Amino acid sequence: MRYAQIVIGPAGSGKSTYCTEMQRHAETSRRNIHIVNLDPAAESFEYKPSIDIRDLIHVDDAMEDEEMHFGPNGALVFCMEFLLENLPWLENQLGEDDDDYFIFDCPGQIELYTHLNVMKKLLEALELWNFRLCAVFILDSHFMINASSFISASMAALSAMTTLEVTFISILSKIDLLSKKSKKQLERFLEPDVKDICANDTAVVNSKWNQKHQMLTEMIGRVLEDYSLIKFAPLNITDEDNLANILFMVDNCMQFGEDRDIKMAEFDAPDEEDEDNDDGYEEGRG
Ligand SMILES: Nc1nc2c(ncn2[C@@H]2O[C@H](COP(=O)(O)OP(=O)(O)OP(=O)(O)O)[C@@H](O)[C@H]2O)c(=O)[nH]1
Repeated sequence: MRYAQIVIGPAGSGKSTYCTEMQRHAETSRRNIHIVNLDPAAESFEYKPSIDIRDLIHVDDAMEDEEMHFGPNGALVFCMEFLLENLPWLENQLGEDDDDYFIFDCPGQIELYTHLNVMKKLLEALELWNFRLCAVFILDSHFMINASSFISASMAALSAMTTLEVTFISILSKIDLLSKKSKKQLERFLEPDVKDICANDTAVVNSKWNQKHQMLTEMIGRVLEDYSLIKFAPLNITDEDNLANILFMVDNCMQFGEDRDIKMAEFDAPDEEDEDNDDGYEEGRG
């Protein structure tokens, strides 16, 4: 098997920073993680990508096409569709080494994850190429300021989760930038009593929307809670333990390393009894 984190989320939420920090953190424990830049409009990032979509197509190529008249968003979707039409290019770039671990840094256009099927098709191709996947949905914690924004963020994450249909983890970024007061406020959304928030939180209950659709808000809360659909993990990039926990969580979701253990067991030295028996190893496997 091979493994890939698919890092998605709105523009500016901290996707590239997450990739950089994860790669750096992994290096400290002598793990090699390759990064794939999948953003054809990326201007700069701190990591050195092993694979870069801009070697195939750049968003400017699409925007400068005189026949197509694309704006920035249309051009970006065109580039992603172009990638789908050129999957052998990506397959070739990814190679075929067992146990390789990639992080895909994806574009910030949220429609790619909520209702277009480009990313879904890309993930299907990766699965065909023997990848185990985990989508890592990154949201800026500064937008999680009250119960209403918590419900919106949960719905956005839920939408991406149901569209992509792969194992899914939601992360709140930029925790290091929050004030003490904001950190305290955020706590209730990390282990949320969603039903209670939807039914009783003043920001929700007093909103104009809620005055008309209170039942709907309560039902959304019930669905989110009863099915444990969305839980946000905080990410503080200045805290190595926090980075380690997140990597551990994502690895667990993909069952990273499971195959490696099995392989090592296969090559264990035969015990003395087996050494006397020429066929012992084959029998053991059979
Ligand atoms: N202090 C701090 N800054 C962060 C963190 N994450 C992102 N930033 C900053 O926020 C800005 C945007 O971060 P990026 O990592 O480029 O965000 P992105 O999601 O890749 O953005 P797009 O590629 O435009 O979608 C940059 O200036 C980062 O340095 C974080 O956890 N802590």
